[in-house]
Amino acid sequence: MDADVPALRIADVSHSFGRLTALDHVSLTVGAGQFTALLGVNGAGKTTLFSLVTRLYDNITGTIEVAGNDVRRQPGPALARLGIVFQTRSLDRDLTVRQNLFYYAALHGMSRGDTRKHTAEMIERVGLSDKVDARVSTLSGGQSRRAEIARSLMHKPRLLLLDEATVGLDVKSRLDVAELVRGLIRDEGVAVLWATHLLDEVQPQDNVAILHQGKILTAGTARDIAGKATLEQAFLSLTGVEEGAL
Ligand SMILES: Nc1ncnc2c1ncn2[C@@H]1O[C@H](COP(=O)(O)OP(=O)(O)OP(=O)(O)O)[C@@H](O)[C@H]1O
Repeated sequence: MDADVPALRIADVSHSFGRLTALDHVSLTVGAGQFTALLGVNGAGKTTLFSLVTRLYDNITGTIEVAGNDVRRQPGPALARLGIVFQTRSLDRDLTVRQNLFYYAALHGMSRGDTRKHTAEMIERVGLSDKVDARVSTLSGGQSRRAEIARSLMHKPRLLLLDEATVGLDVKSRLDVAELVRGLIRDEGVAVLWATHLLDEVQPQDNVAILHQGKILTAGTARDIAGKATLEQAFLSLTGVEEGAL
């Protein structure tokens, strides 16, 4: 893919639920092969934004492009380049990891050969080789998240959206998932938009956008946003939220 074409370009996107403005003229770009953390407390609008990118909601105001494809005018190519791990678990718990991946590949119209090859690659990549034929209901929270990440990568997307991917995991599993995702960017060149309210998942060199009450308050590297303070202090001061809300 052309490295100059952003993996995700969101321009002037707004969305309302009745009288509630969930997104207010949001603009955000994730470069090809780049990591961006979308920081926001509960209710900031992160899931709504993801729902618009994935076309769960159709009435888009503004422009959303995935790898140069407008999600409204070219939904097929746009969605083919997009992988997502939703906040709520979405694997079929009664199927094995392999069966979940095969089912997803079938939905994407993948050939049998590609399905087998990509399953083997992704299962190894996420470190679940010994669990590939285990039922999802028998996996730990961290293993199940890693299986979801493997599934989201089956069709080799250029952009991966992760919505609060580590919520509910213990510290070790959180670190494992974060390390896995950073490895994907490094080795596979996939771009990642990582929605989180857990500021310790952000590293100083990461690109960060702070979303609050539907507005992007600031965007830049975590180091620049923090300035002389910590990222947490800068976040609290920009958003005005209480420390305990994080
Ligand atoms: N289907 C809906 N109907 C009405 N209001 C909604 C709906 N979905 C979200 N909202 C509201 O829109 C705002 C943004 O919610 P959203 O779920 O996008 O935030 P979030 O940042 O993802 O938070 P969380 O991490 O808690 O999911 C909130 O005020 C929420 O109550």
